[in-house]
Amino acid sequence: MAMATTVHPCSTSSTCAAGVSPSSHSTTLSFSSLAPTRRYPSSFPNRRTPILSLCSPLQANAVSSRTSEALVDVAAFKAKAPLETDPIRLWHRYLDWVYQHKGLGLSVDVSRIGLSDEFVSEMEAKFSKAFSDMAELEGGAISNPDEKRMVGHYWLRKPELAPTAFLKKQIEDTLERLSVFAADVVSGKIKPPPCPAERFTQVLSVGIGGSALGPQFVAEALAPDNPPLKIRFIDNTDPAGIDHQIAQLGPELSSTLIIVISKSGGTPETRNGLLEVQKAFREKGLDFSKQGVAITQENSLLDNTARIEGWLARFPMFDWVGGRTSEMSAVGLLPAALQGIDIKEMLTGAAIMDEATRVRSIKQNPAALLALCWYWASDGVGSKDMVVLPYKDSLLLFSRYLQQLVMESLGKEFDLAGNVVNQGLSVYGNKGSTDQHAYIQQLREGVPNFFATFIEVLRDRPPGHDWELEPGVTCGDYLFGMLQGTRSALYANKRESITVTIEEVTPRLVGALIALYERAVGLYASVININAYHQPGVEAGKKAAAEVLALQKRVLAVLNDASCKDPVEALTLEKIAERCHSTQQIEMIYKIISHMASNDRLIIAEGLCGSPKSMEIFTGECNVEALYE
Ligand SMILES: O=P(O)(O)OC[C@H]1O[C@](O)(CO)[C@@H](O)[C@@H]1O
Repeated sequence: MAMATTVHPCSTSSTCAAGVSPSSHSTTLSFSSLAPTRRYPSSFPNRRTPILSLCSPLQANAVSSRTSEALVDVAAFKAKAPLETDPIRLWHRYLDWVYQHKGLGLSVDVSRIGLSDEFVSEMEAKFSKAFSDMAELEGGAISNPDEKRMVGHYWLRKPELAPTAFLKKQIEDTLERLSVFAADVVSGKIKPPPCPAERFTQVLSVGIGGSALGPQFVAEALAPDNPPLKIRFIDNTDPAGIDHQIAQLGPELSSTLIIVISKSGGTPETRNGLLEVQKAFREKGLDFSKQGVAITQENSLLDNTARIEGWLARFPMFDWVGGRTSEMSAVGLLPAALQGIDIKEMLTGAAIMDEATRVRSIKQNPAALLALCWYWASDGVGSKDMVVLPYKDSLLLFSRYLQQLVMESLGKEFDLAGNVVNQGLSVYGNKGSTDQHAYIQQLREGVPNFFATFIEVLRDRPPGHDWELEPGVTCGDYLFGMLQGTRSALYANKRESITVTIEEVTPRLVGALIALYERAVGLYASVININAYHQPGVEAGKKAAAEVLALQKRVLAVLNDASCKDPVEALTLEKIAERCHSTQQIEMIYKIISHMASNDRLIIAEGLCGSPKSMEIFTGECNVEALYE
């Protein structure tokens, strides 16, 4: 079955010495389960070259032609209202600014951000527009203008909001179908092919970015200690990482449900993960199709592969749901349900939060409050980073999840009017109090280039399990003390913070947290006038990577050609670059050769640690077939 498609055409029109045109070497992706053939014998000499340092980081564009007239001058407001320090006035400030959702058991405290009512008034017009934009988006407007797409993740938790009956039914049917499928897998009604296990015991999820981060966060936050199926993730094209996941499954591979998640259905890392897993299945004599599930857009490469190969199940990803907002679609719900997580509760929590964040008043709307704080703290241009510190181990991955949601959505070169704005908001963080013993020193005393977001969880342990490790004090009291202490210590040194408090880590509150930040990002994007729903910047790296692979193929062809001569011709870097008509690419050719030699796929004649200036390279064997490709 040929399921190949050309993804990135080769950018150069030159023809290399081996008579192979670059265009015929353009990178193609295929979800075919046929393993790529190995061109070098395993007896190939084990030569090593030095590990190379990475290129110097790209310099940030220091000067931008930002259209400052659209910005509110936050600095002027900050100058007028220095941070409050009097404890009683701070208490009243807390009472004045805290947002509480009693039904959900969630509050958002922005009292330690220096906002003033005057600033809120100044921002009213921008937020009024943002509320209207959001209403239009929820009504089905094309809110992702350059991709001409609707943005409908809010409909996933309230299908009756979907703009057409067809979409509503699609959402409901998918939810029903995946719930039944998950229940059948958990109960053992749907079984792996005959093997020692009577039912599926593990899930291996293959996906990257938005097709991994939500499921990873939710698994860490909500999976019970002994889930019906345990979950693992392959979220990279790192061969050693993939090997590790497969090795960890060991004999349980035969009772592992493989879920391959990719909205586009053509992401190279995911395709590679799948091919590696399929190879492991073949090696163990297992039938992948009986254990494979695809979550992808209808008719994508992955969807077609799964259909043609007859995989166990396929679930749709909708065109109008972006990867980073897909946790409440099949992407997040199927893995969660298989781990015994109450997905209806996640959806309910998100729906309640959606309701709360539709309110058209900044102070009564927790997502608007967050967006307002982001604007204040980072001067509306991302001048400060957001450090996210959940004080709860199970929320460790929330900061990583938010990193994509916020940075891929807000980090944009152009605004909606086409002005260069280089917008964004950097997010990092792990968890407290662990991070207090890592980088909080700098946050407290070093460069003041951030604001913090504390995530506080009131319930320390399930009821009935607590005990006092010293008179009157529990382990959880320490965690609480660490959070409060850090919040106070930072503020005392003029470091601002937001605190989001939830009663406990439940499916409902995790759903609500996701919805809270999705809406905050959407509102903030409108306020700063950028498209939050596309990611054009990611394409440049993908395209460049494809060009590197295309160049590698040309280099190999040239080297093979030389190695087939009698006597074998070893080539210098300059010769290779010349024969590939890629003299400008000599540095990349050096890196390609060093990488391949480190993996025993080429030989550097002068041996280990070949010097770039004098090294001579050959393949070690002549691949006659390749000469005529
Ligand atoms: O689900 P896909 O199409 O494989 O994409 C994975 C991720 O790659 C990106 O497109 C960025 O490259 C993300 O937006 C997305 O979540």
